[in-house]
Amino acid sequence: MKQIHVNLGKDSYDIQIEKGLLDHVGAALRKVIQARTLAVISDDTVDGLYGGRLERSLQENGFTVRRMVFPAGESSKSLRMLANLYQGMADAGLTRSDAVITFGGGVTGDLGGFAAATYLRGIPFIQIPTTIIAQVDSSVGGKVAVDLPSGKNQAGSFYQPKAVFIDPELLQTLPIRFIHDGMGEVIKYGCIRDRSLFELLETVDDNSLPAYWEEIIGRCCAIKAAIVERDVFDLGERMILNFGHTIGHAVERYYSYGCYTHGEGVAVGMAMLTCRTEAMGLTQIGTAERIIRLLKRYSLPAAVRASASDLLPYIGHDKKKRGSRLTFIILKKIGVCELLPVAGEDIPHYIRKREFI
Ligand SMILES: NC(=O)c1ccc[n+]([C@@H]2O[C@H](COP(=O)([O-])OP(=O)(O)OC[C@H]3O[C@@H](n4cnc5c(N)ncnc54)[C@H](O)[C@@H]3O)[C@@H](O)[C@H]2O)c1
Ligand SMILES: O=C(O)C(=O)C[C@@H](O)[C@H](O)[C@H](O)COP(=O)(O)O
Ligand SMILES: [Zn+2]
Repeated sequence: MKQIHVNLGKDSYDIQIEKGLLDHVGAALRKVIQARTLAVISDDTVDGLYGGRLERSLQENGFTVRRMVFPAGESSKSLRMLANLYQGMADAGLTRSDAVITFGGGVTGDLGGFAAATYLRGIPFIQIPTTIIAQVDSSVGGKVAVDLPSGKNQAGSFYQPKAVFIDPELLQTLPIRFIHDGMGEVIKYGCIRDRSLFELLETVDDNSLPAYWEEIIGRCCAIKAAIVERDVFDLGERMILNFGHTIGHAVERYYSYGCYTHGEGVAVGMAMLTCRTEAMGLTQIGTAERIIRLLKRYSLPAAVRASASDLLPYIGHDKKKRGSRLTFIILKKIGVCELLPVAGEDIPHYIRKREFI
């Protein structure tokens, strides 16, 4: 069992990582909150696989459980689904002394977390992430949101969970595409802050990965917790967690969330931008090639058919924009990144398609 504390004053919480945790998570939760009724929000896949087991563990510890289920997929991270959840929470008679559990991937955590942040102006919530993306990234740090037609995560909030309970055994049922999807974010952590994690990923493969889940999840969560503690509201350092995301979010949105997953978009974004910054002399030679090789190892894309001008309209909605200026996160070398504010007229230079490798 591994525990990581996220120190945010009165909003502090623990991340618990433990194989088999699902079956005794009710007891662990009792130590954190005194709620009576719990709204457990999941998509239909996760509810079908694990909803009964979670409900049993919660009931055994005296909680009344209301399961709220929505269709799996990014298209559910919407205002329409948010309204459905509000209705369900009202029907369940949830009060501020009750709580929400987001049980699923990043879509569930972002959507359900935003519902918890805003229902009755905020009721407590707990993250039980079930995908790699959610276990290494989205369940920590309190970014909750839904997508708008203009782009990803455009209506949201910063709202910290009361606890994060991670059971790596749940990854056993995750389809291979979403294993790879999650590796997109894991590779991001290696790129921005952890060269030795990047090097580890260069030696591991699909077959040996499961043996490393606890280590990988623990390292990513520790990196994210430390960054969030220093910059919870994304005003400076936290922006580095967005490496690859400016282009990645545009790719997801350009293809209407139906073609590339989040991790795949981020993979394309990391590769495309690093090729450009390397060509501009801002990044150590050979870095882009090394990233692309690692992406391929986990069957992740490094390019898309969409042209730079296809993607540019969606880049205009990036949250790292201030006026016309956009801050890119660029790599100096593997494990070392920096913020690079770019004037509006220069942004297209960073979005050009790859001209080498
Ligand atoms: N808030 C943040 O800091 C943050 C960070 C990273 C990503 N995100 C967001 O997270 C979302 C992507 O997350 P995701 O990749 O987890 O997507 P997801 O929640 O859609 O899950 C991916 C798929 O895996 C299925 N699934 C989940 N757990 C499973 C399990 N244990 N076994 C079998 N199937 C399972 C789901 O039903 C779904 O079909 C995006 O919307 C992205 O913007 C947010
Ligand atoms: O927690 C953060 O900060 C991140 O940027 C993590 C990202 O992996 C995640 O995709 C996040 O949701 C992106 O946020 P956004 O502010 O670019 O919408
Ligand atoms: Zn992300």
